[in-house]
Amino acid sequence: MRITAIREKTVSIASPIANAFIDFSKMTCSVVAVVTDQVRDGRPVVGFGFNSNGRYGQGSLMRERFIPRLMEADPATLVDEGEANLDPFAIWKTMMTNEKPGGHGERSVAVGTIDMAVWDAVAKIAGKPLYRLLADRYRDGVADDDVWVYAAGGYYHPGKEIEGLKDEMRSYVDRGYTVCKMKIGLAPLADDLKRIDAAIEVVGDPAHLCVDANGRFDLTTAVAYAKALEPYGLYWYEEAGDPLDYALQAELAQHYSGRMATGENLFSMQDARNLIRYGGMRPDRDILQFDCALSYGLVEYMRTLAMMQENGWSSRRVVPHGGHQMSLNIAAGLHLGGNESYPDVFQPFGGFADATEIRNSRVGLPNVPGVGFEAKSALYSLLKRELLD
Ligand SMILES: O=C([O-])CC(=O)C(=O)O
Ligand SMILES: [Mg+2]
Repeated sequence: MRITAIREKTVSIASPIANAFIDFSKMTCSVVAVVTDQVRDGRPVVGFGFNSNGRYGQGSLMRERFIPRLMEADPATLVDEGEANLDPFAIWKTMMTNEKPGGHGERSVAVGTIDMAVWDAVAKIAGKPLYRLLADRYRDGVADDDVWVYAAGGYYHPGKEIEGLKDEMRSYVDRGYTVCKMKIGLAPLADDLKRIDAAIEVVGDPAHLCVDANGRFDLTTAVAYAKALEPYGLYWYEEAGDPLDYALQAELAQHYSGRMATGENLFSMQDARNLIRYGGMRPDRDILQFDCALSYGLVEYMRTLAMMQENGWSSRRVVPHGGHQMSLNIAAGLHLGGNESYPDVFQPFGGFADATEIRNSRVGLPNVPGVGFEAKSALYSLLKRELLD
């Protein structure tokens, strides 16, 4: 058994939306295909991966380092003889040969994207949905039947006023989401409060609304928002300050008794551990948003989950960033607390299988081998067009 080729392309996911820190007018992402010599249904098994929005395509790192390391390795060293399958852990170790610790930069995105494609291939070779494979291997066969999801959007958009925000939130509620998320921090606090009031009118309850500052605030601003937000009783207050400023996050906890969420821009188990150690996050209420597609993939994610457990954190407190099917599989298979969903933005990468129904903010997973990309037609045609044809 061997990997016969690894292909990558950078594709555009540009759109006119903005959060408090960046706009997405030039946003790209990498798509990857790991082609194997295994044949299922008369065709070679191909695993697919892509990186989540917010970090650009990683082609050069893949071409220069990670793909050559895998293609130059003895194929026998990348296989799990016991499982008769590719071994994602050995593949990960080979990719990370001669990489120093720390300073994770964006190599974690390049590795995470290839890792997604490897797991897709592994589950396809095993003939199971990935969440089922994960539950069978790591959770005594017990998977969650469905996963809690919330609708993320509420971006700033040129010409989009309060009515536009309300229409967007209404469309999420109409589609079966109870909890929705909107951006804050690009407008002044007083204006953001008007936007928040408007969104609450539509979602019906402040406890159904999350707000996300995308790491924009200094401590003074983060605390000013905390004081203004606390009386609402929102669902959560996300990424107030710089993702690596653990002291800011810890200080914020002194001023905000509601739920805080952060972690989407922490790209390794070690960074996640620093958040747990020094960030003042509270295991009885706060939410961790690590995203495997940005942080060295599922192999590293399992280390992060183990680290959380050692530190008294339940895996149910993790709701990954990224709105992709990979994290949905991890959520169902490894018992996370839920997953982000992008019903409209970042298409065709955001959202789940075509036939997925959202009921009471919960979704099931398709019964197809792998991550389920083939059950999401717009995404699958893009992957085929860019990587196979
Ligand atoms: O706007 C972004 O960069 C995405 C984001 O923070 C989220 O989905 O939570
Ligand atoms: Mg966020």
